[in-house]
Amino acid sequence: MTLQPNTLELMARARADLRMGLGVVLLGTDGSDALIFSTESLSAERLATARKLGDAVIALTARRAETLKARAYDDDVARVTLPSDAGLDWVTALADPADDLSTPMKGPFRTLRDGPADLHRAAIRLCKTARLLPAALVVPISNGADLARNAGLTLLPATEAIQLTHAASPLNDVIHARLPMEVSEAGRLHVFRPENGGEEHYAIEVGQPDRDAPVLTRLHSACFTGDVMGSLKCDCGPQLRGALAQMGAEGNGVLLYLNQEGRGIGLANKMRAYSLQDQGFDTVEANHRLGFEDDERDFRIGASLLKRLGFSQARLLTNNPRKVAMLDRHGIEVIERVALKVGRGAHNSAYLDTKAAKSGHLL
Ligand SMILES: Nc1nc2c(ncn2[C@@H]2O[C@H](COP(=O)(O)OP(=O)(O)OP(=O)(O)O)[C@@H](O)[C@H]2O)c(=O)[nH]1
Ligand SMILES: [Zn+2]
Repeated sequence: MTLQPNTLELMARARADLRMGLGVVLLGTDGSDALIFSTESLSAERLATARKLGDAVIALTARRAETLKARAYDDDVARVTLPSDAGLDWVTALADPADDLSTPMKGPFRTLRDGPADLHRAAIRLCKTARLLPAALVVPISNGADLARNAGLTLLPATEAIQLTHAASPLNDVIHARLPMEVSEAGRLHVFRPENGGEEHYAIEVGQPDRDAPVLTRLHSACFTGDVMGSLKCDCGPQLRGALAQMGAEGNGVLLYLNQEGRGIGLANKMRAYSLQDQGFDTVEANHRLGFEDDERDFRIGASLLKRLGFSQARLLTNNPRKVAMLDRHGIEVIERVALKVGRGAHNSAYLDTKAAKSGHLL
């Protein structure tokens, strides 16, 4: 029936549910289903209720498990069993590294070795796409469809859902209008909305770039702290303004502003990473302790936006070779990499050095 939501639409609903602390039911392939919650929005009451339904485990990424010295038997995923006396504080501390140093959790942790981890992997993936910590309470249940119906919970077919979280979402050009800017009065801002209900992304055209020539392009990831607040911890603000200034000086260019705050982990998680950096960890270590990879962004979006705007070749303003490779792989020929080295200072030099040493950025 066309009025019924499809899996993509249900996933947008599931992300909102998880953020609100509601459970989501995942349908497995072999009759084994699961009730899942984000650990960070879970309440003590729901934890207690959920535990009565089955043998709950906490699904963590192998990155987080490594910090806890818990064994991950499923490559990228660890399934930690809950001791009988574990309450919400225990669950929270397992997932959130905020107090790792001041009050380290006492192991050893028991992790599951047998049985499939697909639903656990799907649960973590959903938490990530909801910009929550990558950790979920997973309770195996046998009749997920009934539970979802009775409790009014969102029901998702897990295999299809996980495939969809990895698929590139089509982007629709919702509106574009003139935007006179300091660097050029001939500006135009486009708002693109992904069909999967994810964050909108913006493209700012400076001047009237020729579609048949390589366009000066900046693929910029949102950084509220650097772009808006003038944070000295990174180089984003100066890079944003430097790229726009160069486009203004050359008379044209395209700035793609991708809403992938914190290299794709969201502002709350980035601030968690900053808090860990205050405890002495570098930008990459902080992401790993939280359970994330160093970079969770999807640069296919940049290629897709450029193609939608009618461009096939770019001169890319970046120090990140991954951006060049991803554009090339997804149909945009990068004719030239244009270095963008601005804004190095006392507060961000260690950060920039870490990106060069560990993430392949060019100094
Ligand atoms: N997780 C995390 N994200 C950060 C940190 N500092 C800055 N960011 C984010 O990192 C991203 C930086 O984006 P970009 O400047 O486009 O990318 P880049 O990989 O540095 O590459 P170029 O600037 O093009 O050379 C933004 O999304 C910031 O919010 C940090 O310490 N941790
Ligand atoms: Zn920044």
